Amino acid sequence: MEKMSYFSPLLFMCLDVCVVHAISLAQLSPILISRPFLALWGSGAVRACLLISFTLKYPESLPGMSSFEGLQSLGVLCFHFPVYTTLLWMLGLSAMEELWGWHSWERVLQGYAVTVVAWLYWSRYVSSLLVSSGEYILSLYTKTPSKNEKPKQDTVASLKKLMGFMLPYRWRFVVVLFLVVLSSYGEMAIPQYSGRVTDWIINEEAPDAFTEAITIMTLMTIASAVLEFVGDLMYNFTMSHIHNSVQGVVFQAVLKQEIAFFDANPTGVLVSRITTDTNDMSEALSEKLSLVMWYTARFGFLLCFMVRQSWKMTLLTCMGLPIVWVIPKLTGHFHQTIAVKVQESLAKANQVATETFSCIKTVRSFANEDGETERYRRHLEETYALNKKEALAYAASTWANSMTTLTLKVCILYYGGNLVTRGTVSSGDLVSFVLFELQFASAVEAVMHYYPAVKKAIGGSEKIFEYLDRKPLVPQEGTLAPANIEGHIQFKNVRFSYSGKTDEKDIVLKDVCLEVKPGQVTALVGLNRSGKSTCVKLLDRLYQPQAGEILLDGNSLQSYTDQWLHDKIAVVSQDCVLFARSVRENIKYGCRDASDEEMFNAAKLASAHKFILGLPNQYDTDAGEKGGQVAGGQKQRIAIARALIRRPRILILDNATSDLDTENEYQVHQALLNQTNNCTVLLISNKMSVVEKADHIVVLSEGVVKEEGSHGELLQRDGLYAELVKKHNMSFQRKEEQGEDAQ
Ligand SMILES: Nc1ncnc2c1ncn2[C@@H]1O[C@H](COP(=O)(O)OP(=O)(O)OP(=O)(O)O)[C@@H](O)[C@H]1O
Repeated sequence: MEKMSYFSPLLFMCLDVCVVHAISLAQLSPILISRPFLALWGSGAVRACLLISFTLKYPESLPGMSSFEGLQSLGVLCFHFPVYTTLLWMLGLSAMEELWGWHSWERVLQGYAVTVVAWLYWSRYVSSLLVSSGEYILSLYTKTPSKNEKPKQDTVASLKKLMGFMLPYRWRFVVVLFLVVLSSYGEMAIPQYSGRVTDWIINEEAPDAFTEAITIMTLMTIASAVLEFVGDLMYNFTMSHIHNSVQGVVFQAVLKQEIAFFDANPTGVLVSRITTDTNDMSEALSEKLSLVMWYTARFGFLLCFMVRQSWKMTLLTCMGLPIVWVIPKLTGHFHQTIAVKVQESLAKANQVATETFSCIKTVRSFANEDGETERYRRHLEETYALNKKEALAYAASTWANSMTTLTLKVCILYYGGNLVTRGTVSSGDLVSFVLFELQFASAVEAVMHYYPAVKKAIGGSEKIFEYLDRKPLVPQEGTLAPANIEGHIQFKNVRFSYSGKTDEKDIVLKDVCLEVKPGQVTALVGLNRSGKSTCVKLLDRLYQPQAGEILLDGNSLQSYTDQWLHDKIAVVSQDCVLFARSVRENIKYGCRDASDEEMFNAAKLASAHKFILGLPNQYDTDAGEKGGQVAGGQKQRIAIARALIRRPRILILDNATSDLDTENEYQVHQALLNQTNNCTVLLISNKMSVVEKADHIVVLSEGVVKEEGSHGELLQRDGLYAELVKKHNMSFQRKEEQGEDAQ
């Protein structure tokens, strides 16, 4: 079987040649001699049957031949000549030579060349282009893709979404396409009129013809350049607009996601999706898609003009181009393989050097400097040997590149020269054709080069649209927005885990029941990580409980509108963040219509007004990134002012004054509690001196409500709360003593 696989291509050709010659002899038989077309088509059919049977019988010996491309190539080998000859006959051209000479060695070899070119075209270019455009067309009609097709369908889905963004600008795109077509047509002027000028010079026609040709050529070229400029400008403006709207829409979609989504996706990833990914996509679509458009239009016109000059030379060009591309690619591949080996070898040499220098003490204590030098030199020699091969491969690749291009040009010139000699085409046509051919090769190459990048960019946009498609995992916003609010909060058997898992170890709040009475100050205390801030986050509707419910004035928290709820409930937490804007903008955040008077009042309530007036630009001082320009305590007071400017009815202070010293903290707390008389206050603080003033205290431990009551009641109970108070007093005493010692 091994031997079979080596010899099978040869055997395949021998079989084919024998069949061709057997049929050519049969053509001379009395039955076929008067029916040359029958012999021609019959020969094709017999060749096809025999070769297909051979291919199917030994599929492993001729890899690829039993595939679709392989069988298609057999079809080309067996039937291209009968089709060509029949076409000649139908067009009324002489087909005698072809009918009686189809089996000559020259024709058989030509058949193999045509088959190779057809195979290259199909497998490398046509099929990939057809598959991707076919996918899009198919997707317009098929709604449910099969599971296997998923990755490809995603690209198509992204394309559809992109189209959705482009649709409002469709007329602009129509105009751009029109300009592309016109400008590409204008570019045909130089080769076309160069040919005419050549004819004029050879035939010594009237000088008017020369002037006319030069004038038209110049005008068309200028017009083409102007149209290209306008088209490019219009296209790039439109694409920038689309880019901006995509970015805006994605930003908005991300903002709507639930907080758990932000916990799971690092900020860097989100920002990169909105900025870098959209930039990459729009860059590819602006630059590369535009190039694909221009070159495709040029390709179309060049092909038409070339066919008009000489369809035979066009056919020769089309057959030669894949060979011109494939040979340098093969040699280039060889060069790349060696280049990788050179890199690996260099890396090994570097490793020796690194190892030697880092272990220099060991090398020296064994007196092995010469040994290491020898080892390094050996690696360098290996690299040098590879370098020589690389240089050879590079030279061969460059040589192959220029030689194949040169060969194609020589072939075209030789063939074209023959056609000129025979009088089929004029010298001017040959000149035009050569100029067209030069542009044609680069147009096809450019389309092949940029098209995958465009496809990749469209595929890449999938990541961006993923956020657009994502439905936020938050229940629908409620509709209640009552004019009055009592401020009565109830937690009823609230169960919650951040991960959404129901394992006991993941549960942060375990059937929590608690009540915050209207107009009262309720304190929530407990050890670290007992779930206090989690209760606040649930009240702020940042997360939803998995079981149980939270009621506000007897209605589910979920039934209120977002705007109303966040106007009525103000949360100030320890990790409050200021934005990199002025203090004024920070206090009026989300409340832009508030007057300066209201801002001053809020700032006074938060004991912030005085120090703000002392800042360099007072209320217009920039708070810096994350409020970095103002001190921790000041930051918290600005954050409290930001919460109070809305005149909330429920105030939640989650360690809101923890960055203040004890004296300031007490002042701010007192001011807050005195001034926000009718407010319901939920207070979380580690400072028991603040907590003890609360009307009601709830003690949490590991997500469970352990005790509740007033400060006195809880002290009497001598439970967890009493323990917390003792610990707090002891640490306070220790700090005082340390302070005295330091003095
Ligand atoms: N975003 C989050 N994702 C996952 N787990 C979280 C998240 N936030 C808090 N947790 C966990 O939930 C538990 C309760 O945290 P929480 O912040 O509610 O406690 P706390 O009583 O307010 O603690 P502290 O007094 O230290 O602020 C902790 O184990 C914490 O690690």
